[in-house]
Amino acid sequence: MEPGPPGGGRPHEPGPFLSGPRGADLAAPASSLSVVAAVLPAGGCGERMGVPTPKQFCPILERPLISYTLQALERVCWIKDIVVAVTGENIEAMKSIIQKYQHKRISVVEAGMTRHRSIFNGLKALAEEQPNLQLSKPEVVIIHDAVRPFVEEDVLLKVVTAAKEHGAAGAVRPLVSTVIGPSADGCLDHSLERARHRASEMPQAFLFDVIYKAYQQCSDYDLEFGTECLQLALKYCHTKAKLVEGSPDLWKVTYKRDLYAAESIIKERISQVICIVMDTKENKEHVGHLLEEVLKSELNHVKITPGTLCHAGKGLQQIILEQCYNFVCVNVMSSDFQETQKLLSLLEESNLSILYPVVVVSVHFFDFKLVPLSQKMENLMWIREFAKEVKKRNILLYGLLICYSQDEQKLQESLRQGTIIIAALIKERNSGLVGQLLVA
Ligand SMILES: Nc1ccn([C@@H]2O[C@H](COP(=O)(O)OP(=O)(O)OP(=O)(O)O)[C@@H](O)[C@H]2O)c(=O)n1
Ligand SMILES: O=P(O)(O)OC[C@@H](O)[C@@H](O)[C@@H](O)CO
Repeated sequence: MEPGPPGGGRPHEPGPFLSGPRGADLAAPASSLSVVAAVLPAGGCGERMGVPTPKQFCPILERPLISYTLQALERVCWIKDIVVAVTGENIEAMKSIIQKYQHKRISVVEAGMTRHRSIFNGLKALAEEQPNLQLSKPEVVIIHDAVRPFVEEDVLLKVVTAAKEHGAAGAVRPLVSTVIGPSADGCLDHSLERARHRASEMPQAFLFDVIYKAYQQCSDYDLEFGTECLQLALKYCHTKAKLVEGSPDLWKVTYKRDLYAAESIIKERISQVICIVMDTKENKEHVGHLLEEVLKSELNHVKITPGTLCHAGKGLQQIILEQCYNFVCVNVMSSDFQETQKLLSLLEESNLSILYPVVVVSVHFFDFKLVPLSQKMENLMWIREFAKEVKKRNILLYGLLICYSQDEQKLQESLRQGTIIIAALIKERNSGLVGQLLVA
């Protein structure tokens, strides 16, 4: 078993699970002073995904799927330790992911030949004294598939709270298809009444002693062919799990279509806030403010927040801390890219783009009656080299030229077109377009 990343330092011990910063709105019951750990089985080969890379390591926005699941669990401050079970050949890759994405509280164990065996290996790591790894036996253990990235604190708290009372608990969802039982000759033997049955999902939670005892007493057949931890608790510890209604997002990435769906969900979630950066406070009439108004009216489902680069970007640093991944930088200075360059420096100094690609749209207004388009384009060609450079830091830099016109209607049309282009760049995050100059 490997500790978390060297120098990764352990965050302050989250200690017993109380309502943490994120859990503030999920006040845990006063009696729920428990040490909670999580085991993530991640030792599969992803055969149904149909690609050489095991699906837990398949990239979403150039980041492995498992990193999103780790991030989801790390956000829950009352989970003290997270144990990931990966195959021996993937332990180094797993450690690199932990290091690169700065995951904390993660320990890695070797997976088994089946999911149950991988889970059992994770439980053993928690049960045995590992003084050098600071792993301690928890009162409650969460079991969650590493390929279910969309797990929120509320359902984790529900299953843990229910496990403390019942000994075991698991998230369930309504069945989408009816379950049928085939006869030996391949015909319908019976069907289950769909409304009276549920699909068993993850996360699940158990009193540690219950599930550990179940695995210790488990038959080889169950370890080899079983798929349901709740059933082990029932069969070997006579513990009836409490079933907790889960959200639709608890689904497991199994087929390639699930990766596409996961990427779309992630893109949608990180596109909800756009920061428009311009240093035109003293000039309310500046066309940049008109662009801000059009962005607000055309993208009314998105929060448009103003940012300014003056005062060393103090306001921007706060916005960066609040996890905004989309910046529209209106360049008003005479030298074409002064603001964009300042913004990119700020972003490069932050760790914002470690987890998600950050979009920067460098906006330039120009009046082709005053400046020939060819000359303007020539002035802006530096963006290609700059974009190549910042792409290494997971920053996607695009250029947008908006035609300025004294004619109010023409200007509004250009601004609307510019808004459509900005929305598309943010939504798609297409790395193939970085460094390009688009014209509205
Ligand atoms: N020997 C195994 C097999 C599976 N798993 C993990 O159990 C979770 C759910 O299993 P599943 O979706 O079946 O994953 P795979 O077995 O990889 O998929 P497939 O059945 O398509 O090969 C996954 O995170 C998978 O990595 C595991 O830890 N050890
Ligand atoms: O059977 P799979 O390995 O695809 O999935 C494992 C579990 O996620 C699955 O069995 C759930 O129903 C929860 O037990």
